[in-house]
Amino acid sequence: CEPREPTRTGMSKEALKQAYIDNLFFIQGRFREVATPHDLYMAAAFTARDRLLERWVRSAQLFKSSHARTVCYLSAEYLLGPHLAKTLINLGITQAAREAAEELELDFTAVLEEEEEPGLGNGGLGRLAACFMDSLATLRIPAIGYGIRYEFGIFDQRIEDGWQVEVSDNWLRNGNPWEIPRPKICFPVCYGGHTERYRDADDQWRTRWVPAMVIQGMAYDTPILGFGTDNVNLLRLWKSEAAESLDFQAFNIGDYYGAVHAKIEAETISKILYPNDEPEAGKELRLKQQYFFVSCSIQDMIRLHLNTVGPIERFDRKFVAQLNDTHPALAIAELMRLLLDEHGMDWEQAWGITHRTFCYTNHTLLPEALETWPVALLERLLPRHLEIIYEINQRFLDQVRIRFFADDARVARMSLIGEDGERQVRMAHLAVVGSHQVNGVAELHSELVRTTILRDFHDLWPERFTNVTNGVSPRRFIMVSNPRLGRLISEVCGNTSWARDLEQLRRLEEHADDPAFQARWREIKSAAKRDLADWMAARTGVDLDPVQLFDVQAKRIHEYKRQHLNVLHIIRTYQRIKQDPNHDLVPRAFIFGGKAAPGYFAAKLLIKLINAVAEVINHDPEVNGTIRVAFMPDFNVKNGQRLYPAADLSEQISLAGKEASGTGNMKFSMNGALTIGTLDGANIEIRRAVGEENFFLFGMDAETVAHRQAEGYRPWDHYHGDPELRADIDLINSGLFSHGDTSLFRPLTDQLVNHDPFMVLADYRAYLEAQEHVSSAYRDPARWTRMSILNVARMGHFSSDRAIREYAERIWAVEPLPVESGQ
Ligand SMILES: CCc1ccc([C@H](C)CC(=O)N[C@@H]2O[C@H](CO)[C@@H](O)[C@H](O)[C@H]2O)cc1
Repeated sequence: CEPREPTRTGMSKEALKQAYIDNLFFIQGRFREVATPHDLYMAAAFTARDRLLERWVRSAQLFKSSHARTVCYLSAEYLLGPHLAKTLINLGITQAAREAAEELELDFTAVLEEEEEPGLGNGGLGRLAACFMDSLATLRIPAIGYGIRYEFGIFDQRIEDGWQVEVSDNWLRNGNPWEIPRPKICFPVCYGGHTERYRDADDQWRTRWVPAMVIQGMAYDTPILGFGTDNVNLLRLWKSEAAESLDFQAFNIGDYYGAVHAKIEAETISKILYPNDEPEAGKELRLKQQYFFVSCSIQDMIRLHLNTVGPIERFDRKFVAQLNDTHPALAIAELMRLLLDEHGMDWEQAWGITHRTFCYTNHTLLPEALETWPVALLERLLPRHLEIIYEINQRFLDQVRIRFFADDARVARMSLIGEDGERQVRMAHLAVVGSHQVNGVAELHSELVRTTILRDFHDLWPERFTNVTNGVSPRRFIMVSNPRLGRLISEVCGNTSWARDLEQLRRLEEHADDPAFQARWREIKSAAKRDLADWMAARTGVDLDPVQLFDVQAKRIHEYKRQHLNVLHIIRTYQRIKQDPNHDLVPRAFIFGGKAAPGYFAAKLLIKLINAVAEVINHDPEVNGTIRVAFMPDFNVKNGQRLYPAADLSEQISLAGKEASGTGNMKFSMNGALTIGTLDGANIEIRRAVGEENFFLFGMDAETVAHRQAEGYRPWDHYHGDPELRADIDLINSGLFSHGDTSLFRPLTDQLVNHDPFMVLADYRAYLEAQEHVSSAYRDPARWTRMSILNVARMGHFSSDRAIREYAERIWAVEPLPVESGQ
């Protein structure tokens, strides 16, 4: 007789049903009648998890036995998003699960909605790390993602009276079925104290670090399954805890606070994610966090190496480590410390291994985002690392002095230590000197990295600099977030292999002018717009009409991303309606989403301005619904998945030269939105791929921006020279959007008219003209739909699989290691 499918790992509808009932009973201790929505979700999560673990164990066995060269991705952020739907997609059992749920009379969508997303990141950098982990597993490349298991992730955003209100994100309150605690994988992490020199057994001078405080880091493992493969990689996140969780002596003498003081202090380190996507100077806890996960990760890599291949001298053959921006750059000094002080290596050998191990990715050009740490703080917190950084610097500057003879200015510019004002360690310089490859995240950005912030280093080591343009996971951002579109593409391609070979999207081109296909295409977009409109109505009370052009700008709120330029267009449109209510206008819904760093006042005022403008326009009878303005609260991965499929127009309007790449631009375009944008970041490459005629370009390019800024930019000339622009700014100052308070938005408008560092006024006119082109294109559904289909068809290049393939071939020199399919 047919061998009975194992319940715990069977992939059929029947096996899933049985496993679900078992898990509801044996894990949640519930039977159906009394189960809460959370119980129903947890039972589903554990059912999916079991199938993950089965593959994970087989992957781990193969990786261990084959001593596979492994990529370690070091990132302070991972914006993973909800696991369940994605895991079902990657297991290929979404349909079976949906049918099982039906037969169990479970509301499948409600179960998925129940999941709390792990918001362990701020924005682009954190989400990129998550997409890369998905692609590493899908491409069957052995990899470990190392990071921090923040107890509190990025805050939940509420909008109250138009203002952002931050609510702490206690995402672990109901437990996390997707992680496995590893109490036995624990490492000491030291801080403070001093160093001392001593002679070792072979009479060699050595240094030992005598720390003032030792805590420990404990591993929590989350399996990361690839799509259409049994390869499962590891995401290992560290939680900080006290070496001793209770000081009994203190307890005995009744000092109860003292008894738990060490515990509280230790746990604070991995307590919360810093909610800024631009650094805040000298935050000691931030430095402690960075060193904490770096030290645990490097110690773990050495343990894994010595447990499998060894010897330590071959460490860089086993591991290649990618530094996700400078946040983990201390890893360079930490590996040197362990190789010198604990493995008794000499400097040259240790440096060789370190340099061949690390690679560094830069994600931002904004000067204020290039991390530096006060020498005084490092001296106090990490005295041994400061010594090592000094030694690295000395040997490095010796090279510079020889290569660039008598060029002291260059030496000062390149030094790891900034001497102007308070002495600072320049983390980007440490990252470049300690890495054998350095890359930017889009062609323009990598070019600007080479010619501006790291120009001197490029002069010295041109061979070290390269580019890998970002990508996004088509599994999450098409199949999970837009299943209707996913199904249509599978129909055209005959199966789902396009999801791991995205160039297959090209096959949509031949249907671009087919009226029947166009009609289905438009229906898919309208359905997504209806879903979003329902959600927005429930959350914000704003009624969006799917007939309207959904014009969406969703990303962190930041002046260089120019949400205020978008607002000026909305106000211009409003003024035109007020001046001529019969003005023939394409109905639009202007939809915003994005969090502001809590300490970033201008960004928070921008959110208030958007909501204030919405309030007036949405309630103005003369507008009568032609246009609507709405702010989606709590823009995160889950809510992003509602927005990307529903957008007609994607706003990518940053000042050229400021947005390193952008990844939202790729997600919108992959879901059929057309882009209005500047020649910035990956917009340039998207426009090249989809065709200039299918992209609404406007504004200055990076060169013109640099030129205009060099010659002295005078924003007030635009204010005085353009009556419509002046009228729009004056309307903000009139108090119309602030119940007559003419001062509320002054900080924004004064900044625009007097400084305008991101040249909003300079690009205003060109932006308005481009928006006219958008409206006229939208009036012709056949033309618009054709452009939309061609946009999706030509987005294959922007899969994170392509980006990871480039890293693997050009930077990491690592090969795939397929895990045989268990089925
Ligand atoms: C220390 C605080 C902090 C936190 C995060 C960051 C990140 C580098 C900011 C970030 O997310 N950068 C974005 O990275 C994306 C992925 O490469 C790019 O697509 C975006 O253009 C870039 O802004 C800087 C400083």
